Amino acid sequence: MRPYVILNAAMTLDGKIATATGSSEISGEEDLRRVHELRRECDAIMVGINTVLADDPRLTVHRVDAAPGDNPVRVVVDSMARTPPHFRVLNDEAPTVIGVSESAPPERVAELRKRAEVVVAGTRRVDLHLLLERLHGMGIERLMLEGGSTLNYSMLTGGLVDEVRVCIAPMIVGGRDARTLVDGEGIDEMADAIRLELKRSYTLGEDLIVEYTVKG
Ligand SMILES: NC(=O)C1=CN([C@@H]2O[C@H](COP(=O)(O)OP(=O)(O)OC[C@H]3O[C@@H](n4cnc5c(N)ncnc54)[C@H](O)[C@@H]3O)[C@@H](O)[C@H]2O)C=CC1
Ligand SMILES: Nc1nc(O)c(N)c(N[C@@H]2O[C@H](COP(=O)(O)O)[C@@H](O)[C@H]2O)n1
Repeated sequence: MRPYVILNAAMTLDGKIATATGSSEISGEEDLRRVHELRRECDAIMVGINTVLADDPRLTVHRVDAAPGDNPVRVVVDSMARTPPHFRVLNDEAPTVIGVSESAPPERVAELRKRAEVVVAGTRRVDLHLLLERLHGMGIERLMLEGGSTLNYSMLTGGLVDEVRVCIAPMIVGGRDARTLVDGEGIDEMADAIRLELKRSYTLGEDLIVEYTVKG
């Protein structure tokens, strides 16, 4: 058993979720409120380690009203236990789970255990199926996946995403080194593409929100 997973992200019209230098303020104010309402409805928010290192995110509900218990569990996918102990994802605003692999240096794992629950899943890279199973065992039924593009790829190709919600901002930045919504190794044949079904589309300020379910 695993949680129901909603992938949420904001991208420019040309599919970038950050510029090559890591600048990633894309959503308008209304979309940010939608994101935080969605966070409030979920039991956990999951990101990859590169997103933590690039953004030092809080991953809490802080743009809409929230009671203290409304913050979801924060989950970082971090094979080598590289999450810096002073980063905001490890503050006391919400509980945090760090998913590491068996290859993570024990001294870094021990340091993280002082501030977070550490789940060991996988030998070199985090085994996402196993991590999600463990999260479900902790009572997480609805999980919001907030990137980045490498983790999005692994989750989608692993068949671990149920819905995709994307904010398309009226911006274009280009750049072959800029992260897109989904990167990773990529799928070779269009015939093998992950198929989605459009459920809803609407505008929020200048942004276009598109919501899909992933076809099984
Ligand atoms: N506009 C938006 O909505 C968002 C933008 N971003 C941006 O995305 C960028 C970071 O994205 P990425 O570099 O792609 O990194 P990422 O955040 O997807 O982290 C990927 C890393 O996670 C680790 N990992 C461990 N096990 C893994 C597994 N099984 N599958 C995949 N990764 C695994 C690896 O170290 C891997 O390099 C940042 O610039 C950030 O600002 C991130 C989230 C949302
Ligand atoms: N939905 C969305 N729109 C954007 O424009 C973004 N840059 C992001 N980024 C994600 O949100 C995290 C920051 O969260 P906090 O405000 O610090 O709680 C960031 O790390 C990305 O995962 N998302």
